Amino acid sequence: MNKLRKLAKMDDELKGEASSGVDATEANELGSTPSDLSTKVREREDIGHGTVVAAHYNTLEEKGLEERNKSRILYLRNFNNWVKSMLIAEYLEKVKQSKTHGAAIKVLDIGCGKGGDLFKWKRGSITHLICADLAETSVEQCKNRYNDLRSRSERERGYAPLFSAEFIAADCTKVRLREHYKDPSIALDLVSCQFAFHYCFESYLQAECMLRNASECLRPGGFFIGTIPDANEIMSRLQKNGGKEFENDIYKIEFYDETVPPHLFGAKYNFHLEGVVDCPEFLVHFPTLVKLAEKFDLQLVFKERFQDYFARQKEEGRSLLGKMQALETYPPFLKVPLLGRDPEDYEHVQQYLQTPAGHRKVGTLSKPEWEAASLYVIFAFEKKAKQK
Ligand SMILES: C[S@@+](CC[C@H](N)C(=O)[O-])C[C@H]1O[C@@H](n2cnc3c(N)ncnc32)[C@H](O)[C@@H]1O
Repeated sequence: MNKLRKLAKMDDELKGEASSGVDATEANELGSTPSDLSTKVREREDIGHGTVVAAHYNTLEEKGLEERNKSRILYLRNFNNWVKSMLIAEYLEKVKQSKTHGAAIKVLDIGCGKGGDLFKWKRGSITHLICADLAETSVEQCKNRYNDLRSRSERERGYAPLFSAEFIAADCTKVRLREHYKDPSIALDLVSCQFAFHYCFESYLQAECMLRNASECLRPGGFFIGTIPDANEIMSRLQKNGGKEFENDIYKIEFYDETVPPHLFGAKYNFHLEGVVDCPEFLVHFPTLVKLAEKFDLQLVFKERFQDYFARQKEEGRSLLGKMQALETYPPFLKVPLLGRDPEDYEHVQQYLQTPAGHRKVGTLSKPEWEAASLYVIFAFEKKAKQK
């Protein structure tokens, strides 16, 4: 029986056991848990890697601009930020087109971190933002950043009020966010989960809770957008490299368990990205995500790898690429050192420059950075009206 049918069947079978309280660990071994498993299980915060992940993000230092500019992955970070900016702008535009001019736009940012996307929400002229993250310190920093942004906005000429905001420190894979909203009847237009959704694939139960959070208050016609590591690409690189780990100068992915094919949930690996991330993550089996999302009336409308998104959007996003310094200039301007360490890091650009179409200078990423960027995919789901 194919894996997804098996999953759906298990789901049905397990529903019957829900009231008897299936243990989350047990259920995860089965690869599935019931949709309405008792909240008792959800409240068992000690289960899983949330504490490890929270501790990691809580202790990440806020680096100053100077420090960040020296980072080996400066352009990769800026590039990822550009992808997010384009994606957010694109879906906010779709939202606006479906509403009357000037109507309120309400957004939920799941895994908001320190508020790296606050400015994007400001630029998109949204009305209200709910920020939720597991790491309390990050939520605090996000709140401070929001307050700074608000004070600055108030000092701006032609001042337009900044969106209102609320902040929730919670494990979005275990806690029903709606119960913590100021207005639990809120109708959201957009839910965004950037570089954070994959943490929920620790177990079926957590994935389900996350999707419920994403969908529950989203109005029909609203969108759920996100960026996650591409499980296919990870598995392909892993297999080419012997099945346990693979790495380059800036990242390393190391699996704990070499089971092939990996489990649908709990397929854990450690992701290390120079100076930014070093903690356990989980493969997102995309067909399972699509199937599970359907349960919450979310229908896949778009999925694309970062490099394809870039190829498609680079003309439209050209000026933003420049403003955000999302690409490194090659060959570099006089006295500007390259971030890559070896000449091989730029072999691909040198080849391009030698082609008839090649320019004298181009914007690029070093090979290790491209290899990291091309590990990710973008997705967008649309909320459908409930079938009667
Ligand atoms: C790589 S950071 C991304 C932050 C932000 N979205 C961005 O793009 O800048 C991942 C974030 O996911 C959060 N996270 C991880 N697991 C989570 C969970 N179970 N519930 C809520 N947030 C979680 C982390 O605390 C961290 O802030």
